[in-house]
Amino acid sequence: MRRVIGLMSGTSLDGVDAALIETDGERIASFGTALTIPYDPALRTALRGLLDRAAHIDATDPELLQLERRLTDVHVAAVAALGEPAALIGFHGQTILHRPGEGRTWQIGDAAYLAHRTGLPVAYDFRSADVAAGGEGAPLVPAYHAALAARLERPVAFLNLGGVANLTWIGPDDALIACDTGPGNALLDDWAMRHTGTPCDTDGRLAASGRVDEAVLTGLLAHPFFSRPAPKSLDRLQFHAALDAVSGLSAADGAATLTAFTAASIAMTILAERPKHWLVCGGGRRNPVLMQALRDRLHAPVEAVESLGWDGDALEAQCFAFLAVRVEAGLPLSWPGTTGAPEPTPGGRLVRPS
Ligand SMILES: Nc1ncnc2c1ncn2[C@@H]1O[C@H](COP(=O)(O)OP(=O)(O)OP(=O)(O)O)[C@@H](O)[C@H]1O
Ligand SMILES: CC(=O)N[C@H]1[C@@H]2OC[C@@H](O2)[C@@H](O)[C@@H]1O[C@H](C)C(=O)O
Repeated sequence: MRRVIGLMSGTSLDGVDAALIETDGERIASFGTALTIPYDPALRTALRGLLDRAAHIDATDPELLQLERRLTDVHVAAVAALGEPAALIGFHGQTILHRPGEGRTWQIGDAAYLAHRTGLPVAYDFRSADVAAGGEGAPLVPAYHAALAARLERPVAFLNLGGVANLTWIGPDDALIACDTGPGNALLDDWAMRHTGTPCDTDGRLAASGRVDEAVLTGLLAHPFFSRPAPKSLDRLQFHAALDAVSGLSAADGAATLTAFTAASIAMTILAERPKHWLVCGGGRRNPVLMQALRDRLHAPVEAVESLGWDGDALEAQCFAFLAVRVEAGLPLSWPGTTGAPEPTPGGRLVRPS
């Protein structure tokens, strides 16, 4: 068992999550400290701008290189703030582009600089090998979900409500099915910012005061992504047109409709057998309107992962600690059922401090 730090910065562009676990890449022996270092507003804005330009730049873009250093400094700060002795770091980086159909997925961050600053080996570039093999490159968290669920009744589903939502279904014989399901909070965050100037619909208050526009919702759900079977993955900006579809609605009705859109697209996901339990992580589990919409549509208990003693904010960071050990050991990070890779596929790269 090794003490490993995982670092994840998600699609919401809210900051870097850091967490330590003790693991051998198969089992989890213990959970250590976890924390988040928020991006300062200027970095968040700059990264947001980069997302819009990512398809048109390359890795030598001067603004990109400057941002990559600033971003990595936040990760260095996260490792320092954690203050946990560790043997290895799993560094996801910030996704700025994800187009697996074009063979491209791009997570920025300077792994060699992180290794140099922390004095620790760093596993990084977790998604490229899967995309190169013909997989979706995401989600990669199913390996970690399966380790967490070792003793749970099956089928069980994990649901991550981040900027994008993704689920892992674990069947009776440990079969894994996974995919991004559609929007998580990203559209609702943009809507809330536009109408109330707040970065999210805090506690679902805006949505709670509105009504779902069923016609608009039906139109949104007609997108071909939702009838495609898993595996499938998404870029953050892929459903941005949904904001146009709700633009004629009031602030409250738009929020209610976007919240229903997230829940309904999750419920539409085709699974082999209905899960007995849904375990929810990611910031969206704090939105009671979204959680109730899920309960209304999923016909099974839907609970935050805290009900099993886990930390729903730290889970993705922990995952990249777990995957770092698998990178080092050359173990698969993805399977045909999780990303569509033709076979169990190892991935990631390792850099040692210079
Ligand atoms: N009290 C709350 N009420 C409503 N929404 C909330 C609340 N707290 C957090 N959120 C939502 O959670 C989001 C952050 O979630 P999280 O940190 O899981 O995203 P992420 O890790 O960036 O995304 P991803 O998993 O897609 O990479 C916020 O943008 C917000 O929408
Ligand atoms: C390309 C990319 O960075 N995807 C993220 C994002 O955030 C949630 C969802 O979209 C998921 O596909 C993935 O992250 C998780 C940790 C994963 O790979 O499992």
